[in-house]
Amino acid sequence: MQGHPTMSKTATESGSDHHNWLALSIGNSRLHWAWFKGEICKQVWHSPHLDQSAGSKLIHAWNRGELWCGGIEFPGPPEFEEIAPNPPLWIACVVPQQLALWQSYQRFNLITLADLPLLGLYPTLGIDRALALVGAATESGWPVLVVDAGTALTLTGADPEGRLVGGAILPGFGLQLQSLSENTAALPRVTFPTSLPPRWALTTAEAIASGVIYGIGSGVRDFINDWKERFPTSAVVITGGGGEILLRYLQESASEMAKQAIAMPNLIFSGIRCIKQQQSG
Ligand SMILES: Nc1ncnc2c1ncn2[C@@H]1O[C@H](COP(=O)(O)OP(=O)(O)OP(=O)(O)O)[C@@H](O)[C@H]1O
Ligand SMILES: CC(C)(CO)[C@@H](O)C(=O)NCCC(=O)O
Ligand SMILES: [K+]
Repeated sequence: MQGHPTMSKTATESGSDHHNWLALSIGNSRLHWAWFKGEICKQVWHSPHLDQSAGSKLIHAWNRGELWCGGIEFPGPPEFEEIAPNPPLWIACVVPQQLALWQSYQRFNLITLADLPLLGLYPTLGIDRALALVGAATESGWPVLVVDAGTALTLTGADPEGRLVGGAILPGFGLQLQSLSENTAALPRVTFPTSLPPRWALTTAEAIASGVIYGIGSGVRDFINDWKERFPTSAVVITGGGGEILLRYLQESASEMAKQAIAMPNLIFSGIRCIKQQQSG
């Protein structure tokens, strides 16, 4: 899949605050960034986790308000010169070891479950899942089900009152492919297919792709069916790097369900923007 498209443009130019700020979602595989001007998301990009030394150099530079990059090889967005130095940084993190680094930035705001307008949360729920719910509800209202096909694939649903109903966590596409190649002698590392493989495959690579895609796909379909029985009016929102292939599976095998599903590639940033607005008054 190509880079993630920029987020759906639901924000308006009406906000008086056109200042730069950054949203950072610290995921298990990598960092997900969004650059905002006021309510407008200008750009979304992804970068590897920073190691301790590169990270602290970068934060020092930012704290001095000097250089955006501080001489670090930082895979920022193409137009990063336009971002004012020292931007406020709003962080959602599911990797505790990565947090200390970013907490040393002066203009750092950590988003926690307590900040979210959701009921019935359990204490260890991932903030990325909770923010995705907030983002999805901002766009589609309650009730809502979010399917996030990231490193882990998660399903997270909330009822008409914005109360968490619950969800499920399973290994995502990449993790399933990786675990097969790493734990067997004969199975190769297959690159992620861009189109659906034949279900009844006659090569090893396609057999692996088939197992993973149809396996994950049919599981997700079953969860969505169950959800729709409980909450017939609910929106179903699909996000994450594996969202595109998942949607392709649904289009082929459950076209009615696919028509009702909404793809929102950068859902978490809608959630972060919503919380920032709420906290900035
Ligand atoms: N070009 C691609 N780059 C990265 N991941 C891809 C790509 N195409 C498909 N994927 C799939 O998308 C998933 C990654 O999704 P996403 O970008 O949402 O999360 P991530 O960055 O890997 O994880 P996290 O957010 O947990 O750090 C992987 O399982 C991978 O198989
Ligand atoms: C499931 C992941 C890894 C998905 O990124 C993250 O949301 C997380 O670490 N969650 C904590 C466990 C939970 O959500 O119940
Ligand atoms: K762990």
